[in-house]
Amino acid sequence: MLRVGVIGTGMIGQEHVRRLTTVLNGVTVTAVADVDAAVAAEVGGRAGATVHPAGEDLVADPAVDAVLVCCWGPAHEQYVLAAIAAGKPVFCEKPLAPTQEACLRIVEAEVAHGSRLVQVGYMRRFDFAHRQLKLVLDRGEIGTPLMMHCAHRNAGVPSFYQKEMAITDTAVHEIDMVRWMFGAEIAGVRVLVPRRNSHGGDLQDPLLLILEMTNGVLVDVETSVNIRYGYDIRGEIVGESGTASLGSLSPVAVRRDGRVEHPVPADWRARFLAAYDVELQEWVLAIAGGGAPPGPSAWDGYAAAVVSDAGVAALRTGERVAVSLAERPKLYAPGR
Ligand SMILES: NC(=O)C1=CN([C@@H]2O[C@H](COP(=O)(O)OP(=O)(O)OC[C@H]3O[C@@H](n4cnc5c(N)ncnc54)[C@H](O)[C@@H]3O)[C@@H](O)[C@H]2O)C=CC1
Ligand SMILES: O=C1[C@@H](O)[C@H](O)[C@@H](O)[C@H](O)[C@H]1O
Repeated sequence: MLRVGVIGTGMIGQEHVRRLTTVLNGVTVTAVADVDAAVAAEVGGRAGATVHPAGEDLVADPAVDAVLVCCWGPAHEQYVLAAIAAGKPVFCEKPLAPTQEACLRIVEAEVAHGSRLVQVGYMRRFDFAHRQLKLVLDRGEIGTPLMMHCAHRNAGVPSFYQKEMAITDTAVHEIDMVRWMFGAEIAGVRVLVPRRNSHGGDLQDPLLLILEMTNGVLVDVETSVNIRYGYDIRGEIVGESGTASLGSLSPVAVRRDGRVEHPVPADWRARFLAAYDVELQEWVLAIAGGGAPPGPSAWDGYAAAVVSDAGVAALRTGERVAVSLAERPKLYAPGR
């Protein structure tokens, strides 16, 4: 039984504690921590877990074999570094850290440790629809890929959400997804700014990102974070001899009064419910078996941060911004 400690018991922390304690096999939650002591006590109490006053105490707890970091982004680095220092596997929610410099410090710490401990929570890689889409692409069913059209739509966002977050917090999922989908890096980024959605107040929303991939594929990503009708993730790949797209994910279609209705999920919890289950079950199995984390690495977290930093610069300047990655350490060589 893998004994996991969860740092950060907000929205996704609670979701992950629920799935670790009631859905997944071979795992138990033995400890939680959050700067909000009341929420930590409530979540820890429900899970029968020890509540630590600080994340560092949780990492040091001998009853914690592996750590889940689910707090807000600026605090990810300190806990991921603490877990690496303790030699404990750590699953960190996206983004790995808010800046590429912080991500690189994590990469360097893991390289110094000498084996992989870190996985980043880019769950599209575990989503059935995204995996099927990649299968179609990899089998050559639509020929050589030329372009991909993506949309990432949220019904709404909290009041602290800034326009840069459409890149660093929202489109960062597509940034990771297309690196995985096409097995190529992103070479340059542009950001186009359309007419503003008045439902977002002063927030510049939507945005249109153009990602140029090193294999020549061009990707456009619409971020609309005040779309109101629900949570909608779209993707269509245009190949030389066909197209392939994420299908409708609604399990039930209602036909009545001359209309067909497909319910739209309210938010990411419903849309990616099964993907998070698969993501964490595969992680638990690998870690409990003494293996390497089976998902996106600290290097992937770093690469996504470099692209999202370039996106923020492109938004600020209106120019194309080139992406330049550090040299990839051997620890993250493909196939390792
Ligand atoms: N993979 C995915 O689809 C999603 C990932 N996320 C990511 O998960 C992380 C958390 O997001 P939410 O749960 O939505 O935020 P939230 O605001 O609901 O929860 C964050 C929690 O972190 C706690 N916290 C803040 N600083 C802390 C510190 N220094 N030590 C310990 N706890 C601290 C807060 O008190 C709060 O309870 C973010 O990095 C976010 O980007 C969030 C939603 C979906
Ligand atoms: O990661 C997530 C949030 O943090 C982010 O704010 C949302 O835009 C994404 O859809 C969600 O998956």
